[in-house]
Amino acid sequence: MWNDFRVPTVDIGPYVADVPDAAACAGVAAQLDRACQEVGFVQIVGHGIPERTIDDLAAALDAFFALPLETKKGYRRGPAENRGYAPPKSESLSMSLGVPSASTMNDFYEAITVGTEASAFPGLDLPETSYARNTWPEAVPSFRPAVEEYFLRAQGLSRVLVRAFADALGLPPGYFDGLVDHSIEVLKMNNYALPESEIRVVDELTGMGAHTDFGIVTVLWADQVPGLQVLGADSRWHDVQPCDGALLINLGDAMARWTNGRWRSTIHRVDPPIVGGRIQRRRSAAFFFDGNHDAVIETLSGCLADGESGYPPITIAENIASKLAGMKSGVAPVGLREAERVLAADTH
Ligand SMILES: O=C(O)CCC(=O)C(=O)O
Ligand SMILES: [Fe+2]
Repeated sequence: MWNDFRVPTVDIGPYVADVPDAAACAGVAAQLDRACQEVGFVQIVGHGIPERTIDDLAAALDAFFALPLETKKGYRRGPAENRGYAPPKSESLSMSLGVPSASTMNDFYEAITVGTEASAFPGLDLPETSYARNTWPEAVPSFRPAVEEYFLRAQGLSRVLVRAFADALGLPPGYFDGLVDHSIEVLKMNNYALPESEIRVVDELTGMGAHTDFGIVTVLWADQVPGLQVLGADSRWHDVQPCDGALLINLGDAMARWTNGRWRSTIHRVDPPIVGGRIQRRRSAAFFFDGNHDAVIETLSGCLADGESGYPPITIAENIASKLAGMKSGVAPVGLREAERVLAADTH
C-alpha cells in the first residue's frame, strides 16, 4: 500500500476559543486550506466536544443496534425521508454517484438517522422533505438525550468550521453564515455487523459503497476498528482511522461546487474489516452539515477558471434529493464527474 498518504491533523482550538486570537486563527485557516485542497479529510483536535458526550453517543448507538431486528424495523421511514432505521442491505451509497456496485448487492451497514426538523424554525415554513420529523426509538429511553446532546455539539463545531472555511478561502468573515442559518443537518449512525452465517460471502460484501458526501462538511465520529478508506489523488484507496480524541471531518459536494474543485469532495467507502476470518463490528456516526435547503451552490467568483465553472448552479436540496434517490431507491443520477473517479480507481 502507498504510504505517502496522510490525513492531516488540525487543531481548531483557536476558532473555538471564547476570544479568538486573529493570528492563531489565520494559521489554522492556512492549514485547513492546504488539507482541503490536498486530501479533503482532516483530523480535528481541540474541537471542545467532551469525551463524555462522545462516550454517551457510542453507548446509545450500541443500545439501539442491540435491539432485535423486528423492533428496529418498526422505526423505518419512507425512502423520501432521510430519517429512521435502515436495515442491512437496504441502501447503496455508490448509487448516489450513479455507480452500481460490482456485486450488485447493497451495502451491509444498518443505520439510524435523525435530523433537524422544520419545527425548529417556526417562522420559515420549511419543507418536510428536507426537514422531516424524527422517529426516536422509544425502546431505548437513553437514546434521545444522548444523541441530542451530541447533535448540538456537532452542529456547533460545524458552524465554527464554516467560519474557518470562509477565512481559508479568503472570503469576507462569516461569508457562509447566511447560507447555513437554517441548515439541513442529519446525523446518521452506522453499525457494520453481520450474523456469522453471512460471512462466507465476504468477497461480495460492501460495508458502505464508494461515495462523496452531499453537503458542505461532515463531522465523522468513528471507532478505531479499520474499514474506512479514502480515495487519494493517486487513485488508490487508503485506510483511515481516527487518532485518539480526534474527530474526522470531510468536505461534501457543496464545497467542491463552490470552489470549482479546488477543495475536494473526497470519495470514501467502508470495507468489511475481517480479522481471523471474522468480520469485526464497527461503528460510526456521520453528522452532515448540508446548508440551507434553498441556498444556491454556484461557483465562487474567485474560483472560476477563465470565467468558467465545471459545475452548473444547483440548490442544496436539489443536489441532496438526487443523491438520496440513487442511494435509497436505485434511481441513478447521471453525469457526475466523481463517478468517473470511482470507476478509474485502483480496484484494490
Ligand atoms: O462509517 C464510516 O466511517 C463512514 C460513514 C460515511 O461515509 C457516511 O455515513 O457517509
Ligand atoms: Fe460518507
